[in-house]
Amino acid sequence: MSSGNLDAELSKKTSIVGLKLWVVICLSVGVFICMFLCLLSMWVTCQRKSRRRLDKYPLSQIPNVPKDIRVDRVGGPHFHSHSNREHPSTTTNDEPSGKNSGKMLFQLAVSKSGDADNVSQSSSMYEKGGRSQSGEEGTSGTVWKQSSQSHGPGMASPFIGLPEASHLGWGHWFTLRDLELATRRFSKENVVGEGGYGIVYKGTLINGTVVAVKKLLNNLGEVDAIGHVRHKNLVRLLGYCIEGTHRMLVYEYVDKGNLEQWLHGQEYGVLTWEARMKVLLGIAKALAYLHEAIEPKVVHRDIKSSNILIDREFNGKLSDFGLAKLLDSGESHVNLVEWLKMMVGNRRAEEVVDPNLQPKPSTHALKRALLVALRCVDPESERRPKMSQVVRMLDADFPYREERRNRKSRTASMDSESMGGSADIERPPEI
Ligand SMILES: Nc1ncnc2c1ncn2[C@@H]1O[C@H](COP(=O)(O)OP(=O)(O)OP(=O)(O)O)[C@@H](O)[C@H]1O
Repeated sequence: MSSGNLDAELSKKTSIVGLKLWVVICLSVGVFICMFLCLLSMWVTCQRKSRRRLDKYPLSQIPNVPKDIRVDRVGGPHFHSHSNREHPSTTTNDEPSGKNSGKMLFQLAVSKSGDADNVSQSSSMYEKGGRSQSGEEGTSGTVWKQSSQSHGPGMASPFIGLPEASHLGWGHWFTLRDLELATRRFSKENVVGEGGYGIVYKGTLINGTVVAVKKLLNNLGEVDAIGHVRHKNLVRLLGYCIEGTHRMLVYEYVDKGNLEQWLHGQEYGVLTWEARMKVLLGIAKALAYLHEAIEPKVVHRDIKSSNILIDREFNGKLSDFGLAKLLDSGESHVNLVEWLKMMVGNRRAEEVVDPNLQPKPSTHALKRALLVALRCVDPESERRPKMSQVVRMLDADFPYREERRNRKSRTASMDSESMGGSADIERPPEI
C-alpha cells in the first residue's frame, strides 16, 4: 500500500461518532496503556501491604517457604541434616513382641542441606494427632483443649502468654531469642546435663513455665520427635526452635533427675521399693500407650535409666521417645540380662536387690518383679508379654487379687491368668 493510500485510509471516517480511523487507533492505544498502568499500580499496592503485614513479626518467626515438607498425623518436628546415614539398628528392648510395632510418621522436614532457610511448617495441619485406641490416660488428639489438664488442676497452659503467631496445633514454635532469654543465653549455670544428642538446659519462658531445652548437635543425621502424643508418663514436648544452624527441642521440665542418677549417683537418696515400683509401672503404662493405644504406633528404641525422668511425686516419665538413636555407644545391655538369669537360676535372687535398699522388698514382691523382668527379656520375642500385660502384672492391687485366688486354689504358684490374662502364657520359671 502506498503512503498516499495509507493516509487516505487513516483519514476515513468510522462509525464511532464519525471519528477518523487514526483517532480511533490512538484512543484505543491510550486506553490500553492507562488500563495497564492502573493494574500495575494496584499490584504494587497489594505487594506493599502484604510485606507490611509480614514485617510485624520478627524475621526469625517467619517460616520460609518449604522445599521439602512432609506433614502427617503425629505432630512434631522432623529434622534432616547433611548426613545420609540411615537409621542404625538400635536397641529394641521395648519393641512390642509379635506384630508390627509401627513406624511413626513425620511432620516437619528441613531440607537435606540442613539450612534453616529451607525450613517451614504448616501449623494448620497439626490440628489432629494420632488416633487413640484406648485413650486411657494418654491422648493424641487436639492438644489445646487438654493442655491445662496435663499440668494439673488449676495450672495454666504452658503456652499462655506466648505469642499466638507461633502456636502450632500441638505446641509452640520458639524463636532463638525466646530460648536465649529463657536460658540466660545458654549459660553454664543452666546446664542440666549432656547426652548423645546435645546439651540440655533448664530455662524459664517469659510466661514463667519452666522448661528443658535440648540443644541438638549438628550433623546428627536425623532426629524425629513427636509432639502430639500425650501421656502423664511421657515427658511432654512443648515445641521446638529451628533457626540458622540451631535445632532445639523444648520439653516440660522434670525436676527430680533421672532414674540412673537415683540408682547409681550420689546426688539423690535411695529410692524405696514402692517408689521403684511406681516408676516401673508408670513407664510400663507409657510404653503400653505408645505400643498399643495410638496409631501409628511408636517404638522408643532406647529405653534406659537415664531416659526415665522422675518428678517430685515419683512418677516416672519417659523421655526421648521418638528420637532415633544414631550414636551407637557400643555398650550392650545383654550382659546385665545374662547376669540376672544366672543369679535367679542359682537361687540367688535376693542378691540382685540394691544393697542400699532399706527396707528390702518382701520375697513375694521381689519374685513378682523378677518374674516380670524375665518375661520381658525372653530370648524369643514372640513370647514376651505385651506392655499392657506388663502393666497388669505390675499393677499395685494385682497381688491381692491374685493372693485371694491362690488361697482359694491352694496353690502356691502363679497361674497363667496372673501373667496378664493370656491363656497361652506358660508357667513362670521358678525363682
Ligand atoms: N525434660 C527434662 N527435664 C529435666 N531434665 C532433663 C530433661 N530432659 C533431659 N534431662 C536431663 O538432661 C540430661 C541429658 O539428657 P539427654 O536425654 O540429652 O541424655 P541422656 O538420656 O543422659 O543420654 P542419651 O542422649 O545418650 O540418651 C540428663 O541428666 C537428663 O536427666
